[in-house]
Amino acid sequence: MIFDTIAAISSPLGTGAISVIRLTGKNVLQVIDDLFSNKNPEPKKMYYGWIKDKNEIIDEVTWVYHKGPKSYTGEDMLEIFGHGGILVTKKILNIILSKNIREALPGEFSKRAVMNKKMDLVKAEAINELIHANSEYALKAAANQMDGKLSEKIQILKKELFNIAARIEVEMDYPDDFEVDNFEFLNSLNAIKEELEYLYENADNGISAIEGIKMAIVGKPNAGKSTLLNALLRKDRAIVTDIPGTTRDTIEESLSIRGILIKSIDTAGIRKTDDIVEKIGVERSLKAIEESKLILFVLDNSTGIEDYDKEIYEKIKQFNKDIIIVINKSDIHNKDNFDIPWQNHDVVRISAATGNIKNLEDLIYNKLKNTVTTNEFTLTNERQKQAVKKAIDSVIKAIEGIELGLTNDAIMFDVRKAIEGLNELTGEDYTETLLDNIFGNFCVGK
Ligand SMILES: Nc1nc2c(c(=O)[nH]1)N(C=O)[C@@H](CNc1ccc(C(=O)N[C@@H](CCC(=O)O)C(=O)O)cc1)CN2
Ligand SMILES: Nc1nc2c(ncn2[C@@H]2O[C@H](COP(=O)(O)OP(=O)(O)OP(=O)(O)O)[C@@H](O)[C@H]2O)c(=O)[nH]1
Ligand SMILES: [Mg+2]
Repeated sequence: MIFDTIAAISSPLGTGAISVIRLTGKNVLQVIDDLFSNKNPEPKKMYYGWIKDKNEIIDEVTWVYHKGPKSYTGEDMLEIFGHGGILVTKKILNIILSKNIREALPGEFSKRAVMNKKMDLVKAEAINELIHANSEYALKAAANQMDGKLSEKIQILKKELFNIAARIEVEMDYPDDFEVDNFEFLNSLNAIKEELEYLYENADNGISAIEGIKMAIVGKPNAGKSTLLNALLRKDRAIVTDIPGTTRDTIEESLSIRGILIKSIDTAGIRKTDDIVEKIGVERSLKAIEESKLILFVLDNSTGIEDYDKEIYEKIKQFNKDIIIVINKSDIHNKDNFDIPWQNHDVVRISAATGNIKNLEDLIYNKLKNTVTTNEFTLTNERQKQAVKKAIDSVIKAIEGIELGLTNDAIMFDVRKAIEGLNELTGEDYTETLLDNIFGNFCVGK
């Protein structure tokens, strides 16, 4: 497929050493001739030149021509490397756009790469995840997927499904000459089902690595929740005072504990209150608990366990989440005995105010590391997970159909549906809406 010519700035719009402007589409050679008076550039060779607007000098640049289909998008491409100033880079782009060339939509280069079959959707999503990764585990998950092993595996599974479909079809077309015993397919279908189930079950790890894990910091007013958030972030993010009820709204911040992305939510201290604002805050705290995977239940070493703490525990217990009991202010001596009345939770002593939280960070890391560990076969988003689910459901139906002795028609239908699910996963069966949804989240120029 050859498309109209589009252009965009591919480097971030800021002041830097060098900027990149990319073009792709059918008029690339024309633009190269216009800009650099070169009618016959050698592909993949870096040239040196000047960008001029009529006779006015705009920038001194280097440029590379990629001849389709041997390019990122699979079409002719031009890359111009200019000086990395915002204004000069925009000027170069505007000169190009004045030649009847359209500005690219977000992700449109990668969308073309998928439409031209240079890469599948899984890889395109992996590239985007790589760009946006802000933790070591996210980076690893994205890089693993980008390398294409998952895509290869999907192609193999699809081929097996195609083989089954083909053999059933032959029997349907020539019932007298071929006799296929559908039971023969059960082994392959079960093997395919197991492989897909492995992908499905591991998907949550990939999604957690990329999206992060939500962790709520809860407890009574003044326990030191905001101080703990600040200590985890190593910056003064939340307001801390000795007035109970300081935090009124939930505060969500991303942090990384040894490479694991954690979305940490500081909440309003939970207590009965008549203050309307604080009441809403307490409701939001409960909502934060509901959304989180891990709860840090903060106690105050200087007060010991009070009725408030017991009431809060009863509330959070109902959510059935993983709870870490955090005894804060361990730098202040507590006269009373600190007996934790609740069983089966990890307990750590910290001092948020002095930044003594290493044992808590270690515990969080050890608890979560198995939920973010990925390999080259880990799915990394909900879309991929649902496509695999669709394929699994259809494979199961096909298996059941064979066991029940259903007609070839019925079994064929389910095998085809399974292939469809896998095609959705890799983007071979795309709709414009699906691609626009996905690539709309990409950067301009990607
Ligand atoms: N200058 C530049 N750097 C870049 C990119 C780019 O588009 N331009 N990329 C953009 O994301 C990434 C690299 N991805 C790329 C993927 C494919 C091809 C490419 O030209 N492929 C051809 C030829 C391969 C070859 O020569 O062996 C092909 O696949 O046929 C280039 C870059 C990161 N660095
Ligand atoms: N000594 C000591 N004081 C602490 C520690 N952590 C917090 N504090 C103090 O406890 C008070 C309350 O701290 P915050 O972090 O605002 O408590 P909070 O749980 O967020 O309180 P609310 O937002 O009102 O629910 C402040 O005066 C902090 O300086 C600690 O580890 N040791
Ligand atoms: Mg607070």
